[in-house]
Amino acid sequence: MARQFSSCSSSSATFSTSSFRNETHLYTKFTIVQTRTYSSTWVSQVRSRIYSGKHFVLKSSNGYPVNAVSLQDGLAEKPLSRESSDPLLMGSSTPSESGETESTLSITVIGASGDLARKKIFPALFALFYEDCLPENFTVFGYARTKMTDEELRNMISQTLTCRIDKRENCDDKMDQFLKRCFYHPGQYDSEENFSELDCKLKAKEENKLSNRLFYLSIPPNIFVDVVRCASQRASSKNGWTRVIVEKPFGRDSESSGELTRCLKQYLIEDQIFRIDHYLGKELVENLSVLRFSNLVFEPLWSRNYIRNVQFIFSEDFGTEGRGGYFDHYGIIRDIMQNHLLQILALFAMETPVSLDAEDIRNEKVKVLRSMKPLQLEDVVVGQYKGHNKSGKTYPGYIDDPTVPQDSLTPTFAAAALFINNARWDGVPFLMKAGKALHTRCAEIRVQFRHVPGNLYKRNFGTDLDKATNELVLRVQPDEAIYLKINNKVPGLGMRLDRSDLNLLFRARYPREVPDAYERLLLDAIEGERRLFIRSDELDAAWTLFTPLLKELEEKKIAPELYPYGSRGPVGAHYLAARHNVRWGDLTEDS
Ligand SMILES: NC(=O)C1=CN([C@@H]2O[C@H](COP(=O)(O)OP(=O)(O)OC[C@H]3O[C@@H](n4cnc5c(N)ncnc54)[C@H](OP(=O)(O)O)[C@@H]3O)[C@@H](O)[C@H]2O)C=CC1
Ligand SMILES: O=C1O[C@H](COP(=O)(O)O)[C@@H](O)[C@H](O)[C@H]1O
Repeated sequence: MARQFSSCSSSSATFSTSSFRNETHLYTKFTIVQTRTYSSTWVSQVRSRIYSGKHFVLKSSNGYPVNAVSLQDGLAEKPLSRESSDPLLMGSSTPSESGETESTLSITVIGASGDLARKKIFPALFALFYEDCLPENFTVFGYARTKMTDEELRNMISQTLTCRIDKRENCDDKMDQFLKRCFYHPGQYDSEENFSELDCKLKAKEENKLSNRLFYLSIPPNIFVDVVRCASQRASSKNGWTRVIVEKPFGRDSESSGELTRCLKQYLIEDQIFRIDHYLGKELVENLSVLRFSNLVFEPLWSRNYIRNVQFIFSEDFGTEGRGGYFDHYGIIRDIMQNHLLQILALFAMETPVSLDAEDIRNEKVKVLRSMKPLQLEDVVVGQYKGHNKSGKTYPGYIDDPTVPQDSLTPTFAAAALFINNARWDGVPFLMKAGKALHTRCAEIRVQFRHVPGNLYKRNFGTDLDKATNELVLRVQPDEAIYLKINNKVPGLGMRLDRSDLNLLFRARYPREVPDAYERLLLDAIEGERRLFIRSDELDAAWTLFTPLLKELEEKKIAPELYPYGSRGPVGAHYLAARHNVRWGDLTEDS
C-alpha cells in the first residue's frame, strides 16, 4: 500500500506503509541472490572491506562482520551465511553492481535532549568514529521536542565527548569532524509531519545512495509506539535497512510488555527491533562465555556437581537522584533484576550453543529462563533506603526525593533466590542482590564451589569449611577482574593455609581503556548482530518469572525493610541467603 506525501520542499515522495518492514522484502530478494555464484572479485571486495580501508572496518562483537562471511569458513566456495542475509551487505545484487560501497548510514537519536543520549549515546557514537568503526558516509541526527539548532546540539554533545585515554592524538580534529556530521531536527514524537521533515533532511544527506537507517529510542516508554509508527510511516529507508534500538523498560509486567511487543510489531518485524540491555555489552559479561567455553578447566565444573551456588550482585553507592519519578513506577526488581541480572544468569547457565550465531545463543538463553520457577514472595527480600547522617553529612532517604510519594513502598533494594529446574542446575540456588544507595558501587558474578570431599587439609581450616571452598569472581565493574579464590600454603615452616586469589586484573593485563557497553551495542546494531539484544520470547520468559511476584508485592502492599543510605542493605538478605545455605561472597572479609 503506497501513500503520497508532499511535505518535502522540493518534490513529493512515495512512502510505503510497510516500508519499515523492508528487511522482510530484502530477505525475499536474498533467496534470489543466494543462487548466484560469488565471483572471486566480489569475495575479495568483501575481504578488503573487512580488513583494509581506514573506514568501514565494521566488526561486530562476534569478532567478524556478521553481515559478511567468516573468512575461516571457506568464503570463496560458499554463498552468504544465514546471518549475511542482512541487507546491509547484500542488497539485491553484488556490492559492486549496486554501488553498495556508496551506502550511507543515518543514526537518529530520538530523545536527543535527554540524559541517556547526552551521557552515553553520543559519546559512544563518537568513540566508534574515533576508532574508525563507523562507515565513511554516516550522519547522526538528534530528534526531540526541545527547540535547538544544529549548532546547539553540537555544543551540547561536545561537552560529553572524550578521546580514548591511550590514543589522544588528533582528538580535537576528530571531535570537529564528528560534530560536523551531527544535525538536529526538533519535532513532536507523535507527528507524522515532523517525521516527514526528518525524512527530507535524512534524504538530503544520503544523496540518493543506498540508505541504512538506525533509530535509537532514548525516550520514556509511553511514547515508543508513537515514534515507531511515525518513523515507520514517514522516515524509514526505502532502499536499505531500517532498525530501531529500543531502550528499557520493556513494559512493567507480562501484560504490558506483551502489549508493547504487539504494538511495535504492527510496524516492525522482530529482526528490526534491537531491545537493548546495556549489561550484555559490558566487557566482563561478554567474557563470561569466553571463559567458560574456551577454557577446558571451567566447563566441566559448570553444574550442580561442583557448584554450590551462584550470586549476581549489583550495588550502587548513590540513590535515585534525579530519576525518582521514573524509578518509583518500576522499582529495583524491574530496573535491574528482571533484565540486567537475569540476562547474565541466562548466559551463565545456558547449555553450549550450537554456534555463536545470535539465534543459537538466544535459543539457549530462553531455555534457561523457561526452566526456571517463577518467583514467590518467600523467595525475596525487599528494602528501601532511608536518610542517614554520616561524618557530618546528610544523605537523603528515597522518599525525601520530591518526585517520590511520601508513602512509597517501591523497593530500592531486593535480594532473591532463583532455581533452574533442569538436569544441570537442579537444587543450585542462584541468588541475586541489587540495591541503590549502598556502601559501594559494584557489579559481580560469584560462583561458590562445593567443599573438597575428604579434604586432607580440613583441620587446617578449623570448623568453617565454607571458608575453604573455591570461589570464582567475575567483577563486571568497577575495575574489571576475574579472580579465583584458591587455598594455598603460606610459605614457611609448618603448614598454614591461606585463601588467596589467582587474579586477572584487567587494567594490569590489558592497559587499554575498556570500551563502554553502548559502543559495542551500537556497533552490533549497525552490523545487524543481534546476539546481545533481547528477543521477544526471552523477554516474555523473563516477565513470566517476575510478574506474579511483582503483582503480589503490590497487591499485598509489602513494606520494604528500611536500610540506611550507604549501608550494606537490609539484614533480611542474609537470612534469605542463609535459608539456602549461602553466604553472600561480597560480604566476607576476603571478598
Ligand atoms: N538515563 C539512564 O541512565 C538510563 C535510561 N534508560 C532508558 O532510556 C530512555 C531515556 O532515558 P533518559 O534520557 O534518562 O530519559 P529522559 O527523561 O531524559 O528523557 C529523554 C527525552 O525524552 C523527552 N521526554 C521526557 N519526558 C517526556 C514525556 N513525558 N513525554 C514526551 N517526551 C518526554 C525529553 O525530550 P524533549 O522534551 O526535548 O522532547 C527528554 O530529553 C528511557 O526509556 C530510560 O528508561 C535506560 C538505562 C539507563
Ligand atoms: O539500567 C540501569 O542501569 C543503571 C546502571 O548502569 P551502569 O552501567 O552504570 O552500572 C542504573 O543506575 C539505572 O537505575 C538502571 O535503569
